[in-house]
Amino acid sequence: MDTNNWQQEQKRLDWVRNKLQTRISELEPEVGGLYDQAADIRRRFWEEVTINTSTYEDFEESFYSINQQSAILAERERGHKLLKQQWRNMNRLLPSPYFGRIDFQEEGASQNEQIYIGVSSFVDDDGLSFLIYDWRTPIASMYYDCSPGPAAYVTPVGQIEGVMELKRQYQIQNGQIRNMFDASETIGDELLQQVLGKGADSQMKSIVATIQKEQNAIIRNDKSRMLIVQGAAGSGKTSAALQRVAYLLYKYRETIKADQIVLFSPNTMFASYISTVLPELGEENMQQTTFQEYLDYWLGSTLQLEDPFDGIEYVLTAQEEPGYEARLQGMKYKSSESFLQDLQNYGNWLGREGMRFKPIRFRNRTLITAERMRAAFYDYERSLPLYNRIALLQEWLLDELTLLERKERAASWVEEELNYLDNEQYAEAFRSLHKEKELFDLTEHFTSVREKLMNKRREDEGDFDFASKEEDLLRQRVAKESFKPLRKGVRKFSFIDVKSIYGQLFESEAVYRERTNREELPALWPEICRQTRDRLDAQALYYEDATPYLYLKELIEGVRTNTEVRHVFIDEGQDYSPFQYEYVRKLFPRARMTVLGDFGQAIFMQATSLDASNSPLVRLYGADETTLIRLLRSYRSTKEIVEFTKLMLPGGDAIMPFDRRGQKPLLATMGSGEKRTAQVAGDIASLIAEGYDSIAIITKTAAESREVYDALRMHEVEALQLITKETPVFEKGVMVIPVYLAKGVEFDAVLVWDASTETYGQEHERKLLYTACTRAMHRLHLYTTGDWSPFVQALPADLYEQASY
Ligand SMILES: Nc1ncnc2c1ncn2[C@@H]1O[C@H](COP(=O)(O)OP(=O)(O)OP(=O)(O)O)[C@@H](O)[C@H]1O
Repeated sequence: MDTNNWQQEQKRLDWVRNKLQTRISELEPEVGGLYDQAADIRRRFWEEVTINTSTYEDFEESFYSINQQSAILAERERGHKLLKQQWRNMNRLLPSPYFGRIDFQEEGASQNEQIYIGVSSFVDDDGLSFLIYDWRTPIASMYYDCSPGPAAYVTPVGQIEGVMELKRQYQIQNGQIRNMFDASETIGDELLQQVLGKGADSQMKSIVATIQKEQNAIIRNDKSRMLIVQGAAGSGKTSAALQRVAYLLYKYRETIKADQIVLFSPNTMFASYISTVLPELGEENMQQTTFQEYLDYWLGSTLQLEDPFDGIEYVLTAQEEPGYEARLQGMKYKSSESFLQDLQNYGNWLGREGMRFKPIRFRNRTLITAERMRAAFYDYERSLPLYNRIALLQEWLLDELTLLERKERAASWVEEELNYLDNEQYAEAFRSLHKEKELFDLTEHFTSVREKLMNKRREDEGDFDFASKEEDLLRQRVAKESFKPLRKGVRKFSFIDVKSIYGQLFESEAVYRERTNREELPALWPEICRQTRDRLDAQALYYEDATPYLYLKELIEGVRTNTEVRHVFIDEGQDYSPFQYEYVRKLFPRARMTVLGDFGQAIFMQATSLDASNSPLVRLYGADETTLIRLLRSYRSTKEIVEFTKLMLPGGDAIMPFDRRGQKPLLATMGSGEKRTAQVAGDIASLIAEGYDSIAIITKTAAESREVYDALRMHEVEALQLITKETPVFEKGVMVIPVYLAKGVEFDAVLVWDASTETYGQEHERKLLYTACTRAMHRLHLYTTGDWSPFVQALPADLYEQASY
């Protein structure tokens, strides 16, 4: 780039920064002042507004005055929020106001426009000229989508066509242009090279300056109800998801707030890893949760739930335990659509027979038996869905309890309880009786006036009998208090014995077939039934049972819904079962869904393919409402690492590396376990010396992680961390981590502790090894003390270096 151009750009940059600076200083007192004003009004509001109730007019006046004051206050606060937002945006822009520029000659316009693009818009004092355009504006989309030449963008009023005459990128730091490139392709490689060449961080970074065209299509898609993204490891799925949230919050800022967007993430550590991206972009974070959190909320108080990590640990470590094969078959089947269908059929069966209820018991007596409930339930109109009949039953039970409670008032236990009431309870009864007496007296007075007027006498109704009324009232209260938990229980459906209802489906294979009409079942079904029942008997649920259990529960009780949420994002979408998808769809009936995942990293038994032609995900909203986008370019790792890892997957050769060069992966064969520990410790030290400060030693299981951690500590590896499923935040450094927890995150260097055939020999372990290796950005080492995993052996030898010690 010639110096003249550079100087001109720096001059323009200085000019814009000056404007920013001026506006910031102008706003500063206003931002502070408005805050003071609002605080002041709020203070005076309470001091000055006294409610005058002496006459109706006074009362009315006070009421309007309060309303007026609070309207002023709300207006001021709104104003303050808006100004503060502008002020914050400008401060965010100041060090690096923009990262891109396009010159666009619109068809029919007399001159071209220079469009500078940054993280938010900045308008000149005239209120019309955009000195900086927000990256989310329609016109800025050309920066991501088009190359110089004919270009167009879509606005709410239609497509605008023209010619892009220039596309330029900048790296600006503290007001100085550090780098500048004119790009001919989409977003030129130079800037991306620089960004990707940097070290891994403990927090994910925003990618707005270098969003790629195919990623932009994900970010700006707002047509389909369901957007599915199947993307290779490191292709930017999570990044695209987060910029998409920022885009939606901008485009629909009048209607969608951050808390109406929910993102399901794989674990809490991952949630902390991505938590700074939106604030960096000037937006509030969306709601983040894990599916497990949801299950725990609804089932955790009654049953002990296994989490997905314990589930996968079992799969990886329990091969020798009895029943292992059956459990695996069960995991697969219970995550399938067939099982979903079975439960629906079972629901139909329950509509005719087999419902189980829990009797309502009170003080060691049964008040309402399960048989009565069953009879009442099956007496309701048979064509009604289960949950409607349950609602009727619930009403009936509440009415019954009211009658029973009334009867109970005369019982001797109530009298006994009266003796134990404390003074406060008596005083309370006295107070209400007084109120009642006032009302009584008033009614008396009114009636006698009426009598006089109408010249008619009424029969004497006697005096207000304080003593007997007091006892009545207290009895009433005691009975009511004791019935409260019963009513609460009925409202929470605790009269339905869901555990038995789920359990009885697994009584035997014959019973299962009869109740679900299922013909084909896994070979070891009787054993699966036994395992499921044993678990329930121990008041616990396997992970694969939890969602189906909740599904059945809601088939009976009625579906819970959240109608506030407008967008649901599911990251690592391959790890959810069709069951869980069905569940999320029902839970958020007014939301659109974005699912991002990689079937190449499907390491859990409940995996769902995202893009297979028969994927249940496409059926969720139907093909017409679904858009599927595939990402094949991988950005995270060097070309050498991607060439190595992609061939581990069948069909992986379609994955394209980004052209960033580095060392080939290193395969180190070790003579013994001790040698490996020493070598790994030495390699960590060398990597640190080379400047890498995020290094992961990836193991297959949690147990192995602990062993490796202990062994490496003996070698005094610097600041070594052990990552477990409980680790709440992701921190930079050297860590030992099981592969399933490393999903979604990345490291400068990855050392795969044991890439032997014993550890990654089975077909279902292929994706585990792939997931582990694809976490590396710059360096990848694999170690073994035995034979290499067949997935490594199958790779061409020119893709890696070898060493033996
Ligand atoms: N357009 C881009 N510009 C700059 N960096 C990018 C871009 N796209 C992706 N990256 C970087 O590539 C890395 C991988 O991105 P991300 O974690 O979003 O990928 P992913 O598809 O979710 O990966 P995985 O499935 O392996 O967890 C991140 O460091 C991200 O910052």
